[in-house]
Amino acid sequence: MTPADIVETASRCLSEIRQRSPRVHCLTNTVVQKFMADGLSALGAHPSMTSSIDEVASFVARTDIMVINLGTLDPARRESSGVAVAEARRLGRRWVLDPVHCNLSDLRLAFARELIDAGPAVVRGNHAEMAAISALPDSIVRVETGARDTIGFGGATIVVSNGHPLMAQVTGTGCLAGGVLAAFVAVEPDAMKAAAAAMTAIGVAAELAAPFSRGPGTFGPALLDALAALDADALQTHARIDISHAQG
Ligand SMILES: Nc1ncnc2c1ncn2[C@@H]1O[C@H](COP(=O)(O)OP(=O)(O)OP(=O)(O)O)[C@@H](O)[C@H]1O
Ligand SMILES: Cc1ncsc1CCO
Ligand SMILES: [Mg+2]
Repeated sequence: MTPADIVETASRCLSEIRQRSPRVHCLTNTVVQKFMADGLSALGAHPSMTSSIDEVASFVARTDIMVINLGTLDPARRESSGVAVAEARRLGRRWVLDPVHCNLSDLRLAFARELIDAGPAVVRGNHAEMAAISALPDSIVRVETGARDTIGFGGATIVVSNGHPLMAQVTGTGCLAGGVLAAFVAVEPDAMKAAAAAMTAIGVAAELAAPFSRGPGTFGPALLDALAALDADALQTHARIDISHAQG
């Protein structure tokens, strides 16, 4: 695997998402539902957001991929997440976990660990969240975001240096990154390549968006515009990717 492979994967995933419009079910927090849904739509995917326990299994059965985001976890969402994961497992569907704020609550960290035991394809979090999670089973791709995004799986590490500091000033860019990641996993069987490609895509989109914004308030909408306009040329020109393999 080379950086050029990741750029090629990102371009291919982008056109497949636009052609196939994969359904991405987001069992997510109440803070970023709109931003996440808008970002997925801008990308070309088809989001759905219900967390109702009576319906979540039906939604999972009719979507291509699911992301579970623990941002505003409450007893109802916890129960719905369990039902959703059980259905995803029954159907052999892949899903992504975003363990938001698991570093701030023992209860949430314990629940995140329960979900990890149920086998998400990818876990994405910021530095503090991934530090609380610590090691993951070998079968799960680990994505730690920040000024640089680090994607780890099976002794290989991919570092994506794209992105813009304004991303840290808009709530929910990480949650949206988790959603974008899920859309890429929906169209690319290799979850590590999909994850690296997705982080490159949102990072390059952010770099293209920044010159069109005056600060955090205008950066959010500019990021949506840039996700919709993103193309293979921009990925090729701006991607900054490094790959390393563990020795031995
Ligand atoms: N200083 C930075 N420079 C460049 N990109 C950044 C920077 N900080 C964050 N990002 C990018 O912003 C996105 C969100 O990452 P971050 O780690 O801030 O998520 P988060 O803390 O989970 O965010 P949130 O909880 O608000 O959704 C990622 O795509 C990451 O690459
Ligand atoms: C700020 C915040 N609080 C719960 S969820 C959320 C959105 C980003 O993580
Ligand atoms: Mg987050």
